[in-house]
Amino acid sequence: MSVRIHQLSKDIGMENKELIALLRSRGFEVKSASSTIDNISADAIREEYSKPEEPSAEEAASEAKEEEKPAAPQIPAGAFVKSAEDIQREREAKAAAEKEEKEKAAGKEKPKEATGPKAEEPAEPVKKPTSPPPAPATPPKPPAPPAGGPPKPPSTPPSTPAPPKPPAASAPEAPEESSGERESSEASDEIKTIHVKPPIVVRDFAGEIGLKPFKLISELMEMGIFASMNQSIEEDVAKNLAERHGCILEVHHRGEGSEQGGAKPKEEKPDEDDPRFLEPRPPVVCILGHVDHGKTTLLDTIRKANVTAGEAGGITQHIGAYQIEHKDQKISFVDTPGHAAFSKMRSRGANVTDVAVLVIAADDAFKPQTDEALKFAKEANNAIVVAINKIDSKGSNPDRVKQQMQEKGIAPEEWGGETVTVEVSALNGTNIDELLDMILLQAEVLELKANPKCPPSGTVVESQVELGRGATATVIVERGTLKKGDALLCGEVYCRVKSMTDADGNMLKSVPPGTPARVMGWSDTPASGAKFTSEKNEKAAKRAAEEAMQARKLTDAAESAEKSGEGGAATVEDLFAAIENQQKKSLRVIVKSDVHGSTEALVSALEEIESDKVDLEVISKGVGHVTKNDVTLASAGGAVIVGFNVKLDNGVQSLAKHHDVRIIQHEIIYELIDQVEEAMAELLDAEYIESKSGAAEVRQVFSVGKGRNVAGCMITEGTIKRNGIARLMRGGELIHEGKVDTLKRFKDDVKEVRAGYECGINISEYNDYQEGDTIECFEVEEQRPSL
Ligand SMILES: Nc1nc2c(ncn2[C@@H]2O[C@H](COP(=O)(O)OP(=O)(O)OP(=O)(O)O)[C@@H](O)[C@H]2O)c(=O)[nH]1
Repeated sequence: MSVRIHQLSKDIGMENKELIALLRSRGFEVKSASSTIDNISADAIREEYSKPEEPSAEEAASEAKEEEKPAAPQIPAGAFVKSAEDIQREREAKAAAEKEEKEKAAGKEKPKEATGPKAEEPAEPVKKPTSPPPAPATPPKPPAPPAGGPPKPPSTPPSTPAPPKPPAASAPEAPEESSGERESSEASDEIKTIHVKPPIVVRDFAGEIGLKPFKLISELMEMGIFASMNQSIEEDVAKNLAERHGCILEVHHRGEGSEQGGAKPKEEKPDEDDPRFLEPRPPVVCILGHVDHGKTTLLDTIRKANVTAGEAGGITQHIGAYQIEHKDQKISFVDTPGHAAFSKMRSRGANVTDVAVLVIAADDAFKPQTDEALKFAKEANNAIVVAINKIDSKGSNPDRVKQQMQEKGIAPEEWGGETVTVEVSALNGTNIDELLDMILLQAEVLELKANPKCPPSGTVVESQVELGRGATATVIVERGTLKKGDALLCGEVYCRVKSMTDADGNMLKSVPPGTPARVMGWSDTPASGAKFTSEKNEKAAKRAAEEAMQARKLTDAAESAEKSGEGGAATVEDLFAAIENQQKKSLRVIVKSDVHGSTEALVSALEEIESDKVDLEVISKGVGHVTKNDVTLASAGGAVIVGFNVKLDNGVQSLAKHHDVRIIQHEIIYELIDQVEEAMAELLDAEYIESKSGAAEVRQVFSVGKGRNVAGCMITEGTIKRNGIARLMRGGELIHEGKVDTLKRFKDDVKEVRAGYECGINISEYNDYQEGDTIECFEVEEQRPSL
């Protein structure tokens, strides 16, 4: 999303010319008032230059009686010319000031603040030193200058006019001293003491000192510290920041008794994991193993055995997780879409699973992916149950598997080891009950419990966009009970739970801990493996998601600025500018090919595709046919499948169609790369080239009733076309941009008028034509972008 310059200049009451000069000085490539900048930068500018609500002349005067306001809104010095609005405001303020002078003369003395903030100070400086609070119990240190040295122009110079100090330093209740900056005087009435326990996490700390996280991140950057929302900061840094914002920070270390005034807000909250609140929950189980060893068959067999009679034959859909009942006890299964997603989940710290079933085919024994799966399971601290599968097959040799288990340090119980091992046939359903018994046994040993009454939180297993349902996500609730209407936050995505279903499509009213559900109502697809938490309501969740996005963009920008090795701390301006670069698109791909060597060759060929505009990210690579799992993974990760010399498994085509997953296949590597390049280029927004088609001069203004005017024009150049883009220029300045709404020759509507002819023109959303105005007309041509 982007914002046109003329719209932004309207929003902040700055002339187009001034705004263009300002943006150019900050490195934006803006050509004219119809150029655009991205939304985030626009918001930053709005925030920086937003004016206080304009009071009317009377309001200004009467307000001035009550309190002294800054004399005028800040007008940036230097490059900027005063706008008509500014001049008007100055007049009003002057009138107010004169009135106040009279009052002063009448004996009502008021301490006077320096005439507004310094000229170059931004409307809302990132690190505005607050007035020192009057005589606090432990007086805070004066605001420290940023460690990383002051950034470029808009930083607050240390010479900022001193805030008004009460004449008698120890008189906190000094009467009538409320003049000067109202906010700071309010803040100084009540010094906020913040109590935190380490780690001091940026996001939480920002909330405590009343800042938006991205603002806090900006301040940290100015201090030369790069921290993301979820990272923690050092105590002394936090103290310094707290002081700057008029707060006293008290850090309570673990084990320290908090005496009176201790960490009130946090400590009063009941500990949600207090054993008194915990209740048993079902185990969450994942099934891992080498390709074709029978994971899917096992999951299907378990699930089918549990489909109740009424549902038998119904459509069972893949939702990434489901729950069964075995001997009156519930077991939840997570069907992780391939190992790549599983490792991603782990790398995000999402150890949702309690028990890992390691499937090893009796006729194939340990394979590389079996080892990898074992490593995952161990790292995830899962209890391991080995299912030796395919015992019905001809080449079945369970003892060989057990031998290998012993060699790898997971000797089976019957061989004197500790690893629970069950010989099964997923295909025939042999010993499946025993396997489930063993899973329950492991769960019992683990004593799995959770608090079902606290606000719900959990992990996203997978997500997708479904026709007619929007973004949906399969989640596992870990704590609390998820209900319809709950507001959830998951990174940069939020959700107001519209509805929840189980894997068989049955509506669920509530989802307790250890239970999967497919949740509808997400603003976008949350990432698999991401944690979700609860928020007070949808609004709060939305705001938090937006802040997370802002903060992430800032840290991304900071990181790329650091990477580019410019040295020195980046300024906030540089970062906001760099955010634009962050808008770089990315094509995510899953690579499949016939043999290992060709996979590697293809991956490196793909990685060599050069583009400044689009990145290519290989999220998974493998050998063999394109499987349904690949499609699921591609759908969850928003990726394209690139297959070299491979076929599609049965059902893959239709599943891919259903999930809107693109599969690019070819037997010739260069053809394949060409197609990938095309897919990358398709991600780019179309480029539009503007060309002037004609110009007209306004000779007369006609009223056409109901207060509407039409410009009577002479076409001086080229052709003016109906529906073309029109710019109304006055004295060389752009006054309005719109569409040629009406184009008339005498009384007839016409499509175009050529040079030398007269016509009537109306531009959309404009009415105040003046004789001598020029109307320029443009045509826009769409161009296919190149990489
Ligand atoms: N004989 C026999 N064949 C089995 C058994 N379990 C699975 N298979 C077969 O083994 C093949 C692979 O099974 P899948 O369940 O797709 O294996 P997977 O581990 O999920 O494979 P990927 O999804 O590719 O990782 C299929 O042809 C199954 O029919 C079994 O117990 N006995």
